[in-house]
Amino acid sequence: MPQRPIIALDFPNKEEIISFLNHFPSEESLYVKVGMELFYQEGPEIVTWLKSLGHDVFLDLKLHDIPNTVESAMRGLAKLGVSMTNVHAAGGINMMEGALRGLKEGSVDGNRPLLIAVTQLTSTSEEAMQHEQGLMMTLEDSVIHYAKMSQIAGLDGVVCSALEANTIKKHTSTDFICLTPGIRPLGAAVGDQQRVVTPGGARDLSANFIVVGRPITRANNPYQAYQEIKKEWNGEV
Ligand SMILES: O=c1ccn([C@@H]2O[C@H](COP(=O)(O)O)[C@@H](O)[C@H]2O)c(=O)[nH]1
Repeated sequence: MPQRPIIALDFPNKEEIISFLNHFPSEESLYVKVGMELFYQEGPEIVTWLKSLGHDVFLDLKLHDIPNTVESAMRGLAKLGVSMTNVHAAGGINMMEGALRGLKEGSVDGNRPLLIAVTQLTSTSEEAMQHEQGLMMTLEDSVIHYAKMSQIAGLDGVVCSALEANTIKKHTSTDFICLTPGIRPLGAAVGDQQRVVTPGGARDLSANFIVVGRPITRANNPYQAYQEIKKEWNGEV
């Protein structure tokens, strides 16, 4: 079964999602990502609606707050029945444990979503991390540190650049999920991303999931762009 790239639905409203999805055959089940832009404007109903169309949903809200708040928020979000959701590892081990507890408690039928933690955003360079976060280490060491914390807290994996996936697996375990945004086909505009990798490169570097936004959502032919990325990700070209 070919793996689906996760499409980042970074749009402001449902109308724009409808017109974007019109580019795809209605019977094609997609794996989509709902992030802050869409969720904050359309609310939880947007998730229910996407699921009713047969799509799997990664809810990318990157929670980061005190443990009690995150645990309660996750208890509520679990009821939406998404496939995967996330927190920031910088929130700490107690917060991540709370998030996991909330998800378990809130899940309908005991089927909890996968929980992963953001290590360092793919828009962060090593220089920015050192100057702005005051971390006097390499970016790779920081990512490994956050990945180990996430594993200790019992999470299923992390969000990272594909550039770090192999190293993370060496320091955690081979089945620890590495979900990788910052994916750019050769020649595509990089935009605000810093640590970018091609779909084929992500595969070679052992990423488990790729997340792709603008290279698909802003393409003249989104379905063609999606299919090309999917083929490259599955090693079919
Ligand atoms: O480290 C991270 C974590 C999340 N993202 C999200 O992925 C997509 C990427 O979109 P592109 O248009 O392909 O750049 C976007 O929704 C981000 O919020 C990330 O890029 N990096």
